[in-house]
Amino acid sequence: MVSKTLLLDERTKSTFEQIPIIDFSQAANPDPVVRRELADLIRDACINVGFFYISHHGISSEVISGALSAAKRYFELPVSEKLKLDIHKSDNYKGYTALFGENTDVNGLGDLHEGFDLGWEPESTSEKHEHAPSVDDSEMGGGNVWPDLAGNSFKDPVLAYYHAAVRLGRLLFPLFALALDLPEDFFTDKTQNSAAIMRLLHYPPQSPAEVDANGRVIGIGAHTDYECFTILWQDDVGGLQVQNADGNWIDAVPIPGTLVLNLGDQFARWTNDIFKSTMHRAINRTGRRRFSIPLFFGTDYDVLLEPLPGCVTPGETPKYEVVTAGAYVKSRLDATYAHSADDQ
Ligand SMILES: O=C(O)CCC(=O)C(=O)O
Ligand SMILES: [Fe+2]
Repeated sequence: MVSKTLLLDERTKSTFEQIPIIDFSQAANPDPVVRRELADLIRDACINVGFFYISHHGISSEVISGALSAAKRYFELPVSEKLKLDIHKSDNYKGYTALFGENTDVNGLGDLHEGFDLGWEPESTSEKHEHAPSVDDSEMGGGNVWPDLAGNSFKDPVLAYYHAAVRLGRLLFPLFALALDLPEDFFTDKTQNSAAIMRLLHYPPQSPAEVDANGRVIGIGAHTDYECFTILWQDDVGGLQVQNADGNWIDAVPIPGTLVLNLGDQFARWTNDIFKSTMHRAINRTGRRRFSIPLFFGTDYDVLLEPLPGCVTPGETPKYEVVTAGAYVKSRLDATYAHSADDQ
């Protein structure tokens, strides 16, 4: 076991030029030594980069392509149809976000993507899941909304991917705990109804006319994510960029068969920034439509985001005020959608 002070000693300025690839084929290996080795790789990536690719993630290509084609069919609907599920009509941020409906970078003028947001619900056909995250009892509670596309031809494949990604996410919390030199079950009681919000995203190709002189309209403006970590599937188009501490944008090029994992602000808060919640953005200048599917994992919304003991030097003032996970996520979502709230 690595000592707590080592974590503090490892605090780095993240001047990475590359995003590591971590093989997850052994993520559920019963041998603790094998899990420890994987956790060490994760720890390194979290301290130095805040992003890594996951290879051998275990989600089948059929499940991924099912969700992708459902997303494509949905985004082809007329805008008036999609706006029936306008996210602004929802009090828990579920449903459709139109082009420019979000403004993730406060200095931006609106993001050049459209999206569809959903949270936990059981698969329609489903076997019973031993763990059923739900946000129903939180201020962001309430169920999903679904478009009227032939039968469940949208909902079923989308939920199939959602559940596969949630299963992967649940394997990750114990590995992150190990990476932080905590007991593997450290997050278990904090993730009983954990937030798992998924988005289907469509980035139309960006024409020069859509970029104002200061680049204030891009696919998704520079931002950090709000939860503990995000699992992102991206297609082969490219456009995701990650900022290092020198301010350089590093391309997170699509690597077939991988998912991208990035940390969000909840982990930065738990660790007083030893784990990095790294700024990123997406710009689609390829001339092709780009699709991606992020899934944001957080703790239960009533959990206080307090710095972990090993992450603050005695006498050091923690960087962040202690808030609940739910209050933090809601404040960030309110800010993101505020600029379009009056348009509807
Ligand atoms: O589409 C992408 O590659 C990134 C999406 C993203 O950063 C987000 O939704 O928070
Ligand atoms: Fe993001």
